[in-house]
Amino acid sequence: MNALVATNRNFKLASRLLGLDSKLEKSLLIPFREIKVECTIPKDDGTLASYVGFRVQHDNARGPMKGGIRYHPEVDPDEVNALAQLMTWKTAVANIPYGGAKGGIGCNPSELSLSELERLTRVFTQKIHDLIGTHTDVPAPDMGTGPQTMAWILDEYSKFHGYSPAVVTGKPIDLGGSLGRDAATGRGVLYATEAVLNEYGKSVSGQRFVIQGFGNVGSWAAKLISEKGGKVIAVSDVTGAIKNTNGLDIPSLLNHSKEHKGVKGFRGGDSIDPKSILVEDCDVLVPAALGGVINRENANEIKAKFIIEAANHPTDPEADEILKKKGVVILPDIYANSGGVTVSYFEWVQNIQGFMWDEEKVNNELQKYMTRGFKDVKEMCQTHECDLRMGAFTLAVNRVARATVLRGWEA
Ligand SMILES: NC(=O)C1=CN([C@@H]2O[C@H](COP(=O)(O)OP(=O)(O)OC[C@H]3O[C@@H](n4cnc5c(N)ncnc54)[C@H](O)[C@@H]3O)[C@@H](O)[C@H]2O)C=CC1
Ligand SMILES: O=C(O)CCC(=O)C(=O)O
Repeated sequence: MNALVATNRNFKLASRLLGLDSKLEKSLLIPFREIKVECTIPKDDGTLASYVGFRVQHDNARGPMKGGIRYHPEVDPDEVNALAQLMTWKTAVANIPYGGAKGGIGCNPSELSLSELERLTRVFTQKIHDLIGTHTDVPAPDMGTGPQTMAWILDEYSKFHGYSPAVVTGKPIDLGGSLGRDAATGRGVLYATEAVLNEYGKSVSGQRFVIQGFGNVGSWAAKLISEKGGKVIAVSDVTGAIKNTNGLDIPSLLNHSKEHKGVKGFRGGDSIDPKSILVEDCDVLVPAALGGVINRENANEIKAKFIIEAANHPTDPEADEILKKKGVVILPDIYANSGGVTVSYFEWVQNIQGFMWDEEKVNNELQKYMTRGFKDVKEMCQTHECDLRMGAFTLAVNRVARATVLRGWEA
């Protein structure tokens, strides 16, 4: 199912549970602004290449719009729209003073040199610089981007507006990035997993985990889960998949992946078909790569009892229904992966205050936000007698709806 159709469907289900009127529903759904730009750059060989970039600003009722920028060949306007909307609900679940936005460029970053990536990022920034800003829209990393991408955006933006560290988050520490931001989404996934397992009388220790994606989110989640005694038995990325039923040695896998740019060829496990990763026998499945990977084609085959959505929209609504009938507990993306944007908020606060927190404070605050988020979601589940996804959606939509009405925007 198309990502936007799926996201709109979840929003509408939550809106019905909350009894929102149709005018308010419409004003919450329609994006504030959709930007599409053509980015033409000289390649290293002297030829010209053109890439399409998007930034969708979904909602700013609760504060500046916030969300990552993705570099991936499959970036398309509907998906960016869905991801921007999910950011609005995610920042509301986390109860941080932001709205939602998302951006992306349709390109394959692994096929571009570092200097081509820099030129592309600078051209994209030149085209959108007057529409982003510390108090309007604050980008951050997502798939295929990272601290260096944010450094280029910061530098290019600052040429037009003066030095503005808080215009992006997820920056290198030397340019005002926050300690702990790199690990934050994976750390948030750990705290979220602990919260939901605890609810079922279980703990991370001793559970068997399977993780799809070994980039920023998947690798940090694997490291922190294994440090807590969780047994990570299979991991995949774009290069391949590795399995060891006794538990993979995650520090060695991290070294291998850094050296070989992927998990393929790791000797501490057996190579398996990456397509089978989601249906491997395990207790907890952590999708941490692309959207839409859990769908009606594979939902019936899933053996995990818990799914922790570290990726954005990994499960489509048809799979949701199938998994619900099977009794699988799904911790939804807008809560499970909110650790990243939460520490982005801490970074923005530190930049505005001109005061740097130590890492212990960042991690302690993150844990408080994740624990509070789970409690708030659970309360909505009880009030509306619904699953965790609808608990998170009703919590978020209700908060954004209240801000919208208070600002007099619903008409
Ligand atoms: N970076 C962040 O702070 C946040 C990221 N997310 C979401 O988490 C997910 C992962 O993002 P990052 O780790 O930042 O990206 P990344 O670019 O650092 O890593 C992506 C990983 O997915 C793997 N991958 C790509 N296609 C795959 C496929 N077909 N099968 C298996 N693995 C595949 C890549 O090889 C890589 O290991 C995305 O859905 C993103 O939107 C969500 C919240 C915050
Ligand atoms: O850190 C941020 O501002 C946003 C991260 C992001 O894109 C996401 O949570 O999906």
